[in-house]
Amino acid sequence: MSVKVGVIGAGVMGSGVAQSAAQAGHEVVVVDLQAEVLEKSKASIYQNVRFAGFYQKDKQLEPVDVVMPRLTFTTDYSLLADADIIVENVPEVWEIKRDCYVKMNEICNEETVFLVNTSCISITKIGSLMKRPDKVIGVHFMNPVPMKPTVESIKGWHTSEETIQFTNDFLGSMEKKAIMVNDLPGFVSNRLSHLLMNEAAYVVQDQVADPKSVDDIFKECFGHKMGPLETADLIGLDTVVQSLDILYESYQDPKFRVCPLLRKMVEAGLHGRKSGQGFYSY
Ligand SMILES: NC(=O)c1ccc[n+]([C@@H]2O[C@H](COP(=O)([O-])OP(=O)(O)OC[C@H]3O[C@@H](n4cnc5c(N)ncnc54)[C@H](O)[C@@H]3O)[C@@H](O)[C@H]2O)c1
Repeated sequence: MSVKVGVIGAGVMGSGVAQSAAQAGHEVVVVDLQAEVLEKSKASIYQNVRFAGFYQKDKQLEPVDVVMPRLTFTTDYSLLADADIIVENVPEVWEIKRDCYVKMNEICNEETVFLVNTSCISITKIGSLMKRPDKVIGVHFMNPVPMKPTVESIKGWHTSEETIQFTNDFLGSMEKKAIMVNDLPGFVSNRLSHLLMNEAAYVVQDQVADPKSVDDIFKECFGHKMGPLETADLIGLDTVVQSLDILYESYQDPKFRVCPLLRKMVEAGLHGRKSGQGFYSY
């Protein structure tokens, strides 16, 4: 399978998706709002593809000068008009996603399949914005995308079997497997994991333990690869807070209320790895 892929949003996730799709042989158009963000994304993909062989020794990987020409970086949405598949990775804020889908509804053709890379937002709600809600499916990629072989995929109310099959073929081309779940905010992974990350922040706020001790308990006692605060830093503390706000609003359940320390860190510009500082320094 070789298709034209539109990747919207060139941040943490969009860059990872664009890299994986280009490495799988697809033509990829990456769209973001600012040229500097696109430059940064291009540079990071270049470095990752160049050094991918060191981390994935078991795979036959194409060299960087073969992969990079498959990628176009642009602020011009109209280049997505003939995309077969769109993977949307804009921030986890309903108004931003809504405006993006309203725009894509006008630009793309009726056969385009939309993969919503969201942490929490309902796929059915996004589908309600579209002419063809049967073409909308949730694909919650894991971070870092090129290294993670499994995704959580989400069937919206109207998502068709044809869309599911097409998406699975696309994911398969990137050597990824999908575990499919039904649609309610946060799905499985984030409905559970955000409670853990949020409570870990409360533990630090309440001075029960410092971040390293919290994470060490999860790694050394429970055998997890990463602790909840390292994970929050990797995801981006801004994205974690946005997701918790959506969960809180969706379920009207106080268990999803954001830890004040977490919100204060985000307001102070501590967004985790991507900003160089979160619970840890990078
Ligand atoms: N970070 C993670 O670990 C993770 C994992 C799975 C899913 N997600 C989800 O993926 C999505 C993106 O998250 P991220 O961590 O990559 O965020 P990010 O902040 O790193 O990147 C978002 C990008 O979108 C761009 N953008 C904003 N509005 C835009 C628009 N209208 N058109 C085009 N580009 C626009 C921004 O400039 C930025 O580059 C979110 O919905 C998030 O919940 C994140």
